[in-house]
Amino acid sequence: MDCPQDDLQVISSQGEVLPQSNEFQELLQSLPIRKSMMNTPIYLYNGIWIDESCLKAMIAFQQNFQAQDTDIILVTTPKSGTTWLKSLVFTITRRFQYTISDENHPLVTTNPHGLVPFFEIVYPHNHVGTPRLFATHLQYTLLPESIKTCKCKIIYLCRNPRDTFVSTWHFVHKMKSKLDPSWQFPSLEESFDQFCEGVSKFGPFWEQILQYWKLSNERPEKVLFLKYEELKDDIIAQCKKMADFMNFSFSSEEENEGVIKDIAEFCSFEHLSNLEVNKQTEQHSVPWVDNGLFFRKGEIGDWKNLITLSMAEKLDQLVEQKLQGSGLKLN
Ligand SMILES: Nc1ncnc2c1ncn2[C@@H]1O[C@H](COP(=O)(O)OS(=O)(=O)O)[C@@H](OP(=O)(O)O)[C@H]1O
Repeated sequence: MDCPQDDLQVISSQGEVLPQSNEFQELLQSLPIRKSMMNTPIYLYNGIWIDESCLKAMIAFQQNFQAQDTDIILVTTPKSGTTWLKSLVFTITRRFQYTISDENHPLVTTNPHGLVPFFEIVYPHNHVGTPRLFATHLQYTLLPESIKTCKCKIIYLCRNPRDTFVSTWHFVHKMKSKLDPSWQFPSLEESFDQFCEGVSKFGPFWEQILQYWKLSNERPEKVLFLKYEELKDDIIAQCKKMADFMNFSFSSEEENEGVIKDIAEFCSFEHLSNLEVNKQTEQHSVPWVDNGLFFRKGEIGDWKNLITLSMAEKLDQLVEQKLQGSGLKLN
């Protein structure tokens, strides 16, 4: 997820707009700095690479957010299926409130990002409905204590890093043509090398994946670990798994009536990407990002159309080395 630089306001828990304090400026100046894939500055703060506006919102979130036992937090690396996960979790948990045949279902009129807000984009958010649903790209170590200590649940979704990198590249380059076609961007090779160094927004990606993977093994009631490829492979089984984990299990009547299949189809790439609201080039559920930019191909293996085999092998070797001993495989 890319964050705009200028038009965000961070709002305190009392609803005041937080000023651009000297303290914050001093903090920024003290941090290691690199350029993002978009050629904008990103800073290394407590182990993650993050841009200025997300850092501001993240600090406000860390200082003020109070989790509730019933909250559900969705965590992803950028471009690993966040939009899909948001739509699935929203539809499953709200299914007694909104039937998917309803032409006014919120997902028909609103992009999934407008229904499940990111903590680190604008904080705080107006939140409607229960259970409260939030999303973040942050590592577990950076979440506020209340999320860790209360009974709220975390659903984590990751994706093969080859496709994640390629999806990010396309996203950034579509943003570029929208913002300023003359903007100078790093080359594909430079961006790829940085990604492999861990210098990408909210990266290093492997740190985040490993933290949630370990936690999902230690505390399976707290963290459910999912893979984009497994969702693609058997969406019905994965929806059931999610529903059970969130204590929103499907009844046998629902199963027999095909409710899970209907939800899976409702949230499929084909359905969501064809809704008018998600084709929008002027409507933004995340500041600056056209709703349409969250949908591109939604396929496994599109990396083949951008990076070379030797780049893919380099990334595979890196991932294997980083995940060694964890028992996790990303394929
Ligand atoms: N419903 C559904 N099903 C399957 N795949 C989907 C769906 N919605 C979005 N996508 C694809 O997910 C990619 C975008 O990732 P994110 O949603 O994580 O982006 S973001 O981090 O929220 O900006 C991006 O992947 P690529 O197509 O490979 O670029 C989207 O096309």
